[in-house]
Amino acid sequence: MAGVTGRLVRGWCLRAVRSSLQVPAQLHMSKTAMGASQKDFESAVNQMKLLKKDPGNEVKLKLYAHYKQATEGPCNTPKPGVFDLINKAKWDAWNALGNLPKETARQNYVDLVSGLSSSSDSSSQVKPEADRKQAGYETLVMTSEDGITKIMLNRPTKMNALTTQMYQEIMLALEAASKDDSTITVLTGNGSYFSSGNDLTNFVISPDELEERARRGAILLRDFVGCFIDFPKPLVAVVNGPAVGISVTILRLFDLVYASDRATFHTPFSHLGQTPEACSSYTFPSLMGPAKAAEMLIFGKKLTAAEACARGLVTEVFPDSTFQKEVWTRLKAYSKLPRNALRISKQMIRNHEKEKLHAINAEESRILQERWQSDECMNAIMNFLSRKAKL
Ligand SMILES: CCCCCC/C=C/C(=O)SCCNC(=O)CCNC(=O)[C@H](O)C(C)(C)COP(=O)(O)OP(=O)(O)OC[C@H]1O[C@@H](n2cnc3c(N)ncnc32)[C@H](O)[C@@H]1OP(=O)(O)O
Repeated sequence: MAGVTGRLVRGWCLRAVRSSLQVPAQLHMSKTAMGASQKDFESAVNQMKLLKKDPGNEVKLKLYAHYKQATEGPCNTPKPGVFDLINKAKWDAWNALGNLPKETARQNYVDLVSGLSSSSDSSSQVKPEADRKQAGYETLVMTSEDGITKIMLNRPTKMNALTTQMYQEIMLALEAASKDDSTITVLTGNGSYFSSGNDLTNFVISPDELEERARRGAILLRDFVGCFIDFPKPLVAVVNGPAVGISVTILRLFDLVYASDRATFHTPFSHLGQTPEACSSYTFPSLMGPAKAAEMLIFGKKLTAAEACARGLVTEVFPDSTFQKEVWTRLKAYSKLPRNALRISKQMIRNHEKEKLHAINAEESRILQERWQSDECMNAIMNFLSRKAKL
């Protein structure tokens, strides 16, 4: 019963996420091969000129940022001064797109405009050429080719720290990947980090919001981890660099973990006044024994890739210089194996402990909900934000 309720809650949550992102569900897969053409883009730019209803500042900033990224590439102009509020907001929005490829930005722009025109009441507006358009993600790059769907975390300037939006987009991307025709799904990071874990600015809130935000955070965490527990196809982590916090603990829910020898694995929960998540309070002791798990989860010992491999958290370590080439060659070969056999074998391995993992996930999320409201946690976050503390 608990499992069924959990699944219902997760299903509801995905619908809520979709509506909050204002993008139709069927459009959430962005395949590079099917991206918007230059003509689609120009038609979207023209369509914006016809829009009757002001879409509001937030949307206008997104449109501006994606337009600039699509036409000029990554932001490399000087940051405006703090008092130049409008230009600073525009610069921040553009800069936040990091190295998002021009094609993805173009696609995102087309999708945003299309979402605006379909929600507006103007029937006279020109329909975009591509009803086949794929919705974009703002914090991820999602591609699909050679039987492999790749979800790439894309906030390289912030070490791929996970914002609330990013957790939501990852859930949507996993949902899309679970239904597409690929054989294998891969999660990786853009830039030097795999991910620096939870974005600590998620905690920048006023004291009177704390209780409600902690409650919502716990639901988001439970649903996020639940998507990994239930993911039906082989799931591979390509750990391109250091991993911190939840980007380490979640790895035990993957089927293969390939790491560059530059990667490190760090779970500084106690330092942050927090406690383990992603089922690691159960999976880590069962994987490496309670003493080694305690060293990581209680005392925050940072492991090298070789150490993480020796403890069973990582499948194989590759030299950084050949990492991408070796890993993708391997994955392309695996992706040619019979799809259904892979899927069924995965489920046979994972199904034994699924219900248990959901129960542990719910309990860990409940405990974290309390922790996030503690002075220990708040002080640790304040220290990071005021740069008194770094890992
Ligand atoms: C729904 C909620 C679910 C929550 C689940 C619970 C999850 C728990 C965790 O994941 S705990 C782990 C949290 N992560 C951290 O504590 C890492 C904090 N970051 C650091 O210590 C350092 O940034 C670093 C060691 C990762 C990298 O150091 P360095 O190489 O010196 O780079 P910078 O510090 O200059 O980083 C560049 C830029 O990125 C910002 N940034 C990096 N990581 C985070 C982060 N986790 N949260 C917020 N911001 C981050 C950093 O502030 C810099 O930004 P700036 O250029 O100053 O604007």
